Amino acid sequence: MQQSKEARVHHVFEKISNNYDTMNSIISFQRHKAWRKDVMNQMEVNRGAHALDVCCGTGDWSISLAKKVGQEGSVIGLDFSENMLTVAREKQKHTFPMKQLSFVHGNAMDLPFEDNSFDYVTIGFGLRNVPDYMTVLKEMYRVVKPHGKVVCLETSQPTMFGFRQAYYFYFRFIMPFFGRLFARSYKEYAWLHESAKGFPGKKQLKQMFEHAGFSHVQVKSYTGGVAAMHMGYKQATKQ
Ligand SMILES: C[S@@+](CC[C@H](N)C(=O)[O-])C[C@H]1O[C@@H](n2cnc3c(N)ncnc32)[C@H](O)[C@@H]1O
Repeated sequence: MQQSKEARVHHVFEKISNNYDTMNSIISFQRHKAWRKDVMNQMEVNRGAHALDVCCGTGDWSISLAKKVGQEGSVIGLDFSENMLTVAREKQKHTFPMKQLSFVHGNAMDLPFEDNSFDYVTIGFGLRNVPDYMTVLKEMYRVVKPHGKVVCLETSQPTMFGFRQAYYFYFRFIMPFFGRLFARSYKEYAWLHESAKGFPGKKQLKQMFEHAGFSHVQVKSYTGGVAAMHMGYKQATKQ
């Protein structure tokens, strides 16, 4: 019997949790750090704000958000992989024991929060892993406050001829090889290729944001379109 996408993704992240951070740097040639830093600058996070980091994984984005909101604010990192959350909690304990940050187990498809709860809702390299992109975008729209921002950083589809072909070759053949070499997880890293290949390009994802209800959707590409940021706002409803 074929495994559901959700079960397969869950298995992948339970298995690779201990190598995830190192592998991220290897397979993206460290570029992901610069992308994450730039996205944080674009977000202009306010002190005292409340943020939710969906599919938080090992918690790097949650920790950056927690530093910005300070002790007057709060950040929740949510993920469905207990092993990824264990790494996140260890990291928090050893490097940033911040009271304003907590990690919770939950599913992005059905967020366990009231409507209009957060000033910022983020999802980093998580959207392409969920069973239904629109359901998750609508869930993020539901829980963000009016005037709040939802931000997605995700792999994208490079368009420049030559670069696009080289990128797909790398993702299909070299990256799983790195996965086997450094993390003994060929199959799990092959999943990254499959999920990235089928993920919408930046124009299509922008339309999906708009369809979920967001306005003023901003898009920014990184490293020739290998990754992209989408940032959408929830307008205040008219009385
Ligand atoms: C590629 S990792 C990204 C982790 C982190 N956000 C980052 O930027 O490095 C994807 C994460 O999404 C989580 N995930 C995938 N599907 C999920 C779902 N339906 N609900 C909650 N978490 C999910 C996985 O467990 C994994 O930790």
